[in-house]
Amino acid sequence: MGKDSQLQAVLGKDVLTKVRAAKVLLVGAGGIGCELLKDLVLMGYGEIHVVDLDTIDLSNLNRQFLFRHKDIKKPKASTAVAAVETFNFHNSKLVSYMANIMDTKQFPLSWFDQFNFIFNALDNIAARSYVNKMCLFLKKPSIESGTTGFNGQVTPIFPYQTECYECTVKETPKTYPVCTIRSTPSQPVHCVTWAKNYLFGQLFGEDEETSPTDFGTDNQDEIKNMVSEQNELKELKNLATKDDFFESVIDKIFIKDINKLLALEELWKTRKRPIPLAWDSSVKDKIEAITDSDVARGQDVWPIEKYIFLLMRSIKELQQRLADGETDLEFDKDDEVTLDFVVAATNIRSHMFHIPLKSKFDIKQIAGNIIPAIATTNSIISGFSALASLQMFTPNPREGAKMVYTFQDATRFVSTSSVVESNRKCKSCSIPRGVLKINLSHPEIVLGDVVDALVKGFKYGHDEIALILGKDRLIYDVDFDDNKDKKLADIGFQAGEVLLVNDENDEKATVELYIEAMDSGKIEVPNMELPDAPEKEATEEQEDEKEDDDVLQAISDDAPIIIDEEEEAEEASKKHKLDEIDEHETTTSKKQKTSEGQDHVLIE
Ligand SMILES: Nc1ncnc2c1ncn2[C@@H]1O[C@H](COP(=O)(O)OP(=O)(O)OP(=O)(O)O)[C@@H](O)[C@H]1O
Ligand SMILES: [Zn+2]
Repeated sequence: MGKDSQLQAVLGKDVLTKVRAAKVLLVGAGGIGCELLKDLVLMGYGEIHVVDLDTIDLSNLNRQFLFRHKDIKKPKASTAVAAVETFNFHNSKLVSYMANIMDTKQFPLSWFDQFNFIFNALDNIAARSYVNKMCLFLKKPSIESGTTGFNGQVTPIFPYQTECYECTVKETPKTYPVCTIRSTPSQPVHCVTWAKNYLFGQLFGEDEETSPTDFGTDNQDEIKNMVSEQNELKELKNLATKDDFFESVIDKIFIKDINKLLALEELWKTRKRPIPLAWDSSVKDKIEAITDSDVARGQDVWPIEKYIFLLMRSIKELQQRLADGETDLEFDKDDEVTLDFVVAATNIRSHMFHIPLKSKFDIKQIAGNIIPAIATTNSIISGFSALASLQMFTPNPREGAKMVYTFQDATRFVSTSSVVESNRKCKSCSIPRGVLKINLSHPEIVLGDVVDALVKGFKYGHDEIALILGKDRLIYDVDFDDNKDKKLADIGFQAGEVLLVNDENDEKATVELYIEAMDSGKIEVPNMELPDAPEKEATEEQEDEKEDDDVLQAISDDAPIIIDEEEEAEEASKKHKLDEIDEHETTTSKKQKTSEGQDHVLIE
């Protein structure tokens, strides 16, 4: 029996031949990436390139099964590739890169073009959006996957035909007003945010200041208090090398600052007043008696003295790092010492503000924005992603392509729906894209040449266009032609940048161009017909006004308005529950309806 015979029995000769000849890219060698790489190798993919920017952490080992303890600190991509070589029965060619997929020098658009399609196994919106955009430029299919706990999703994307990664709005991590964090915390997450983002940074990190306009309060006394607190913290930081630094921190942060807050009567009219830390000889005696083994079980919530002990121990260790020459320390959930500091500071503050204390285990999850990753979900989702890739070898891949979801609380754990059409309001796939080739080393090309080439190439019929380079830098429009005679390098043109071309007369659609360097000639505008500009739609404000008008109309029609109190209460409690979830879910997960009316979860 040939080594491919079983695969052939499953896939069929035709598909197997195509899989053997396929060259694919896998972005991310983490939880999903490791599983997926194993699947793709066992399916006999011809050539697989794996990109991951990270090295292996201890905390990866429970689910990233290609890695072992001895691999900690080694690059994920090459280690994963080396591990699957041991069962690379079909001799897939494997190439690894320890690099950021968004590095335009290492991975220009033309590099992405060598692949038949792309698998995303990433964990953040920025990288996913970037790969999505590269695929839109190249009209290259991709398979997007993600998991959050038991929930997972696989979405095949066919650019400009089906929903792209950005067709649906992603929730950004929840933020809190500075004044809540610094003056009036009421939930454990507020204290975690204060300890991690504010106190740790101010005492051990890079110097950073929040402008009073960003404090999020109009209370002048509170603003004054926060400014002076900021200045005093700088002074405290200068004491970080002194032996009594821990006592100074207790005295300033947990006693004096709280007394100052208590003096702001306004704040406590509707809130319970905090109580400064009791720091007397009886507390000190209790701390004296605590040993390292008393603070070893991170699953428990301990008496407050143990957190003071933990604060003292972590501060001493952080001081040692500074003494050893480290500067600008950073919080890392996997760095026990920085985690201990945050756990201790969080719970001492919670204690003073009458907020329930949390275990080290819970605080690590909140501080690290962690939703526990479940190996089984990763494995199932990777399996579906690998299966979805077989659809790419059918004569019409878009037809019959399915999104797959897993849910813990649904009646069926796995459900599917057909891929849906792209959202015509999507900021990414509602605009056409192309590649603008420029001889960037040509000594004579100026911006005016680019303008002329674009006007001619896209047949605007006028020269009133606006050019935006990169994210948001206007470099040319009818009222701003200062750059017209400037050399491209002086304006910041470089390979890998994106140029947005807008028709100021609103006749043709805005187009986004990827700048690619060429060695000869001057400028090559992509040979594409720009569609007409979409009809201008009512802005959101106008829509809101219209809605208000509709309501007024209903009221003036004397229609009886019936408010169902029960329904209102239910809505309010639902909202409350969602808010609670939000606080822990800083990875993005958002329920929404597909056009087929099926709930699905978008996962970062
Ligand atoms: N811009 C990027 N370029 C290349 N690889 C990336 C990029 N952004 C994220 N990754 C990789 O994607 C992978 C995602 O895997 P996963 O979701 O399991 O995260 P993790 O970092 O391994 O785990 P955790 O966050 O739970 O510690 C990671 O290995 C990460 O290094
Ligand atoms: Zn889109």
